[in-house]
Amino acid sequence: MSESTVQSLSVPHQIFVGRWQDGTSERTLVDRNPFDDTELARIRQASAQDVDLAFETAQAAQTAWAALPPAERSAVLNRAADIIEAHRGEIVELLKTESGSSELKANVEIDITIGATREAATFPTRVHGRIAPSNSPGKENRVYREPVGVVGVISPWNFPLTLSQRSVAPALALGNAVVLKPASDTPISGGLLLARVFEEAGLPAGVLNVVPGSGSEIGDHFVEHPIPSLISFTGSTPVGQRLGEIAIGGKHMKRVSLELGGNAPFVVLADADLDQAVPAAVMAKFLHQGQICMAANRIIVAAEIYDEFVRRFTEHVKTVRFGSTDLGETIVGPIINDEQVRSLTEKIDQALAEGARHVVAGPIEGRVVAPQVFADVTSEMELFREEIFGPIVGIVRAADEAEALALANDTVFGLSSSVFTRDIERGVRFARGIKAGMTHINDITVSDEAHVMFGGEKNSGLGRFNGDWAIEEFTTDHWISVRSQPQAFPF
Ligand SMILES: NC(=O)C1=CN([C@@H]2O[C@H](COP(=O)(O)OP(=O)(O)OC[C@H]3O[C@@H](n4cnc5c(N)ncnc54)[C@H](OP(=O)(O)O)[C@@H]3O)[C@@H](O)[C@H]2O)C=CC1
Ligand SMILES: O=C(O)c1ccc(O)c(O)c1
Repeated sequence: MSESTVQSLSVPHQIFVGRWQDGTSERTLVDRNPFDDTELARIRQASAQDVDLAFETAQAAQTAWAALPPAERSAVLNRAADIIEAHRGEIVELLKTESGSSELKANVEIDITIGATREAATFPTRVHGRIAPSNSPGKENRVYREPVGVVGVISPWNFPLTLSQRSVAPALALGNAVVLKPASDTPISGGLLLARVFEEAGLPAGVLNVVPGSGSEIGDHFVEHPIPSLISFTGSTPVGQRLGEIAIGGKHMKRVSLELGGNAPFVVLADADLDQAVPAAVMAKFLHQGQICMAANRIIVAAEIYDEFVRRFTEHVKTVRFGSTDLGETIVGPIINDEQVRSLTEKIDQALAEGARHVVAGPIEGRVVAPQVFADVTSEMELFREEIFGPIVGIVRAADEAEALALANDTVFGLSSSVFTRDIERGVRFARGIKAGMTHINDITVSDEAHVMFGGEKNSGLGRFNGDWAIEEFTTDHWISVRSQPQAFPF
């Protein structure tokens, strides 16, 4: 059996259903480095039968796991965080080779992942029921907050470790069992690595199961399965909407938590400090080559400072290093796959056809798309309306603050956003006018703190992650009334 060496962790290239074993799909997943197609692993994928076994295994393990003292569940989560920290170097290398992450992004991802794991470790003792009085004499109302049972997690390839762990860790901490399907572009960093980390951390067998497999082959079966009570999905809006239809309209209704696409406005008001706004815009756009749902997708700048901003922004973008992430100074690494590269070259062609001014036109070599900047972008252009998910950005002129807000809200998405101004209260007023889940004043659109809510409005999804919001998401209430005295019934 082949395996990846994350030092002593040695991650087998197999599915993990109570134990390491080969999947039974006809398909073998060839896991490759997106920069140069170097083969990283060959993994027999999970079949629908493997998905059944995974959910049955999780269901069988969940009751005993939930019954453990909270301190024991916390200890497993904290040991998992310790193990991730202890293997930081190897995991950075894995994120670089499997997902095209830069050194910077890989370390940011590991920091966020460890933060989410340690936050989840506090959850077992933060779950509280309620006792409510009753209007019926001799009766007491108790509300117990319980694990939902078995949680299905489906995650994407851009922050594969974080976007699996921010569902898996809370679900486990709160007494649930989990079946995780990682993205096919990142089966190890998005799933098998976590199976190995939690195995090493002492999580009882069967509580976490990982089934790498094609969304097109096992996705529907996974979502419509009778055992999971909740599907926690992070990915594109079209897939999330279809998943929601199946989860709600299928034979076995279940909760869904959907973290979907974004079209984040990065707004620069006339009184903004450009020494801050310019570098922030560059990072919010080009970190992980823009493959972040929170990435700045449109830069909206007050007319008074538009030309100055364009000049300084393009000057700064030209210093951004792109290429192989083997080089520590690289910020823009390879795009994850050929399909995404095609989507990006089409967006560049469309922007040119629609009359946008191409002020930074970097080379495209293999899957490395150098930063591209367009000026004079209008709200009718595709670059304004669609999620880009790549190192391309349009800069839009706003006549005044009112137009800037209207432009910011002119989208079907509502995930993250930023506004730059020297007047904080003006920034708060503006932020409260933005129809989004998250707005950052004088900061980048890419932000995630494990104890603060995370989530979107409109077509960016349903539900919230992190902190108390995750406790709500991964548990459910059960009202149990207790009658201690006999009563007379009217008939
Ligand atoms: N809101 C957020 O936090 C995030 C949103 N995204 C969004 O996701 C997109 C990029 O990620 P990407 O992975 O390509 O998104 P996809 O939606 O294509 O895939 C996300 C996950 O869903 C799986 N999947 C695909 N089809 C189905 C199906 N029919 N049923 C069940 N699961 C399925 C994929 O499996 P497989 O890999 O096998 O196809 C993958 O594991 C971008 O549009 C971005 O906006 C990305 C990251 C975070
Ligand atoms: O959706 C994303 O791309 C994304 C990336 C990193 C995070 O920490 C996160 O919460 C979401």
